[in-house]
Amino acid sequence: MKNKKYNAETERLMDLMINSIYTNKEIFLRELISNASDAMDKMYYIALNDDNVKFNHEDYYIRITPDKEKRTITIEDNGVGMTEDELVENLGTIAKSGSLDFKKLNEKNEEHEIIGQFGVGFYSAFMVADEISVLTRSYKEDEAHIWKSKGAKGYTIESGKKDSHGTIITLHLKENSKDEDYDKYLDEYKIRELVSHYSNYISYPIKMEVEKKRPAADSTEDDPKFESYREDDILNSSVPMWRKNKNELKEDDYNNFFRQRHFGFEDPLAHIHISVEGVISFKAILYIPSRRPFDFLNPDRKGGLELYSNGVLIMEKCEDLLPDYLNFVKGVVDSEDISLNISREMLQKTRELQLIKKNIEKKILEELAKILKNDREKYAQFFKNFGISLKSGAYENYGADKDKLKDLFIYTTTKRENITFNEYRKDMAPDQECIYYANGNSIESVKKLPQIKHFMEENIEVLALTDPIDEFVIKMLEEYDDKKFKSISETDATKEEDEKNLDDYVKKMKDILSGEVSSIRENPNLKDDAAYLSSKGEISIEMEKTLSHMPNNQGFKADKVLELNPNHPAVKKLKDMDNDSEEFKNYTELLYDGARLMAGLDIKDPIAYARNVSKLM
Ligand SMILES: Nc1ncnc2c1ncn2[C@@H]1O[C@H](COP(=O)(O)OP(=O)(O)OP(=O)(O)O)[C@@H](O)[C@H]1O
Repeated sequence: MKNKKYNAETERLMDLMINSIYTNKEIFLRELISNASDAMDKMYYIALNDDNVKFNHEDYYIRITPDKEKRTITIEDNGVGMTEDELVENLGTIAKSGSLDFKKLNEKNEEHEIIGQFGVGFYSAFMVADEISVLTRSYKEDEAHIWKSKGAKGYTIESGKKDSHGTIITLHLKENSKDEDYDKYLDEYKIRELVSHYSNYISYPIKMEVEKKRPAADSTEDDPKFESYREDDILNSSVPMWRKNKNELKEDDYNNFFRQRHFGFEDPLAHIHISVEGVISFKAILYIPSRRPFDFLNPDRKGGLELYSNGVLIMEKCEDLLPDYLNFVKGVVDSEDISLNISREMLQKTRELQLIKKNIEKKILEELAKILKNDREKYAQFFKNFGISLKSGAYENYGADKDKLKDLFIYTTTKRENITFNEYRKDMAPDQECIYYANGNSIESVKKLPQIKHFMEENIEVLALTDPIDEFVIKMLEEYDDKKFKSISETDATKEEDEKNLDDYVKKMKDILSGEVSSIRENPNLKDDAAYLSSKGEISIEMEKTLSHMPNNQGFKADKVLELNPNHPAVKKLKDMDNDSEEFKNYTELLYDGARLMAGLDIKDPIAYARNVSKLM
């Protein structure tokens, strides 16, 4: 037996490795399975150039065997195995990846992708084991070797016996402590869970012998009896859906995959299957869900896509693959071209990642445009759920993405439902100067706005903005196809009365309401109501309301204009009153408070308002 010590640096490095690189102990199984898969892939590459080596994919497998009594778990493969020199090279030297060297020497091939590259994954097993032994026989020789180590101090190598090439790695689990239960890794269900979570798409079967029950030979309907027997189960699915050809897959396959991956309970609204080869290669299956997740509006909700590299799960929720405004999209992305960090728990934010993200964004927006064009009802369902995300996309980052999103918005108008800006614009009368919009909680409340009647009579279509974010988006867009957006509640500065020409009664009202409104004017377009509040300038009344609910509310106020209907009896009466009387003051305040209420704003003194109304009655 040969005793070998790691040198001092290696010893320290190993300690760092075992205790600091990984945040999650359970990834040890992923690492050992990936090594086993690499060892079998190597056989494939070798067979390409060596006629003496035959490779038949069906003959290769990985076997996991837990032993509860001995407290060991073994991972076996029938891959290339290692010679004594290779054992020293690969397992005796940290950060030496035999797999990376191998990959450099051999050409890439679509179906066989070697995973290892850093030369550290193997040592992650020391997070759960205090002793590891590796029995291995290289395909090149008949002799087998046993490598054993208890961690940082060193390792031994001795000869062993093994009938065929391959490697059997046995982990002697650490003693349970009050912080960690290592026995769980011996549990059938835990092993199943870990394999299906991290290594489901390894292209070789991962087998485990499990206990099953079947009716016994002497079992009858009246006296059912069962006997136990042991049989191999395959724990992984082998071929990832996204590697299959689109033509082989049916709608049902995509829907089943959506449910299997726990993306949602109901069938998704749409799926997108992407396969890109080029500067960067990746495959993806993405879904637009048909429902909002229950925590959709929770600001701490983590979206993101599942990220695989060569079929091994790297991240469950990778947010860097989607722009924020698409973070409702679910699905998986698999790429061999992404730069992983050493623990495979994180990604380097590289150009490759940016390229995948851009590509995914483009594909999703194209799919949405397609649904919008071909199936308006389906799109309306999507927009009801996730329109708010697209809207925030147009608004955030100083409107950087607004142009790619503006044609995906749909609105209800005073004339029709679910129309795009483009459709509104096309149907505008040639002399209509602006695209008009109005705010309200619903289309019904928009239709009740005092100034809407005028637009209805003139047959001018008005967009109903019913989401608080809508007006912010419209302000960000400013215009669509050369036509400015304009609120029907925005006072036209040019039409505003010159201060000097104001009637005396209006001047007096301005004094009474000083600090509340910046101007008062008569507006004959108001049909049924006596008074109405509009605004001028950047901040509308709707925005004032929305901003007042924000956590960092800085007290933004709209510049308010009180519009009076000169044909309304109440205004006529006010005109005839003595401007200096108490009654005139009361009437003015009543009209103003009424206008505030109609605009959905609070009034300062509800008690005084109610008393005033009662007095009048
Ligand atoms: N089951 C195995 N069969 C044959 N060789 C193996 C096996 N497991 C490990 N090796 C060899 O040991 C080397 C080191 O393995 P280790 O898991 O530490 O790193 P890696 O897989 O190369 O890289 P990474 O850290 O990225 O996983 C591998 O590159 C490979 O050459």
